Amino acid sequence: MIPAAFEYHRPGDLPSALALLREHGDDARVIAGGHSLIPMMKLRMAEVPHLIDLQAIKALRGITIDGTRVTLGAMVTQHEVIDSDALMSLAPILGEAALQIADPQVRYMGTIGGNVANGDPGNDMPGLMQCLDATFHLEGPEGTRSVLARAFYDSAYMTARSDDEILTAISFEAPKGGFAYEKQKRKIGDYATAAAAVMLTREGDTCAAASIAMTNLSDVPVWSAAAGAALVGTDVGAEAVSAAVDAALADIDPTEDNRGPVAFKRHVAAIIIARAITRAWGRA
Ligand SMILES: Cc1cc2nc3c(=O)[nH]c(=O)nc-3n(C[C@H](O)[C@H](O)[C@H](O)COP(=O)(O)OP(=O)(O)OC[C@H]3O[C@@H](n4cnc5c(N)ncnc54)[C@H](O)[C@@H]3O)c2cc1C
Repeated sequence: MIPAAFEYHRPGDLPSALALLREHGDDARVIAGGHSLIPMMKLRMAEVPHLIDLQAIKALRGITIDGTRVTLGAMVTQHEVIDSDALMSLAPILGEAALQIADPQVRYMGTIGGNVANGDPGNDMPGLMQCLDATFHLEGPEGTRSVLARAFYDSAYMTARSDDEILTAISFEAPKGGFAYEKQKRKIGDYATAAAAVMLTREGDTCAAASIAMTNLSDVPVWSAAAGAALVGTDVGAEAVSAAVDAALADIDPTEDNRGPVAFKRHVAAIIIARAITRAWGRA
């Protein structure tokens, strides 16, 4: 399939990209790795008369680690995440999740910024960023602002980002304790039928803190405060895991599609959440 004709822009800095967005308004969209947007344009589900390529903007690149604070430029690719020894030792859950995205070809091009800005409930990074309690940094005509990942998603493809803003970076505190990213998919390279990110910290035999988020089980990623609360203060035994799974299932709203009916998705969700909790606890 061939997309509709478009004009290609390649600004060299952020102010120029923002100026182009302002100039062309609804007719313009930024493109990062292109691995979500180009397929949508080819399927004619998105028509973009002015495509603003972010590839030449150096300010959007790079992984910065300042003590325990991690900042990822929006144009950091999934491959760069996996390839960063420093990042993998500080926040290995990122690599565990990124390695389950598509295949190496997609990961060489697909960016962290594009993955979270897209608003596709099937994307893996939004739920993970909610689990990490990450902050998204935006720049637009009114200046810069920050939005918590947990407050960013309104509905499928609708986010707190205005059309004239560019996501510049994502930052988070290096996670502590045990972690797991579990993903069930139909085949290698597929989007999740259901996925869960879990982080747990331990004090002795007791869970001191828990964060649980899910992917593709609602029209937005779901961070379940109740699921985490069901584990805190427990020994993460079978009863606590079951209570956490029940709490997580109460927070999701999957819909039937070619990955299966609602009952199947809830069944899969229960299994992967329990697996992720058990694996994270084993590493805590
Ligand atoms: C075969 C295949 C399988 C895939 N499987 C998975 C999977 O299992 N899990 C998964 O998470 N993803 C999957 N993807 C998607 C892939 O990870 C994408 O690359 C990613 O979701 C989007 O990143 P991108 O850099 O390609 O963004 P683009 O496609 O360039 O952009 C996506 C959207 O985000 C907007 N955007 C991009 N960057 C910014 C920014 N800095 N500021 C504001 N808006 C921005 C664009 O305007 C566009 O609307 C798959 C893709 C393919 C082709």
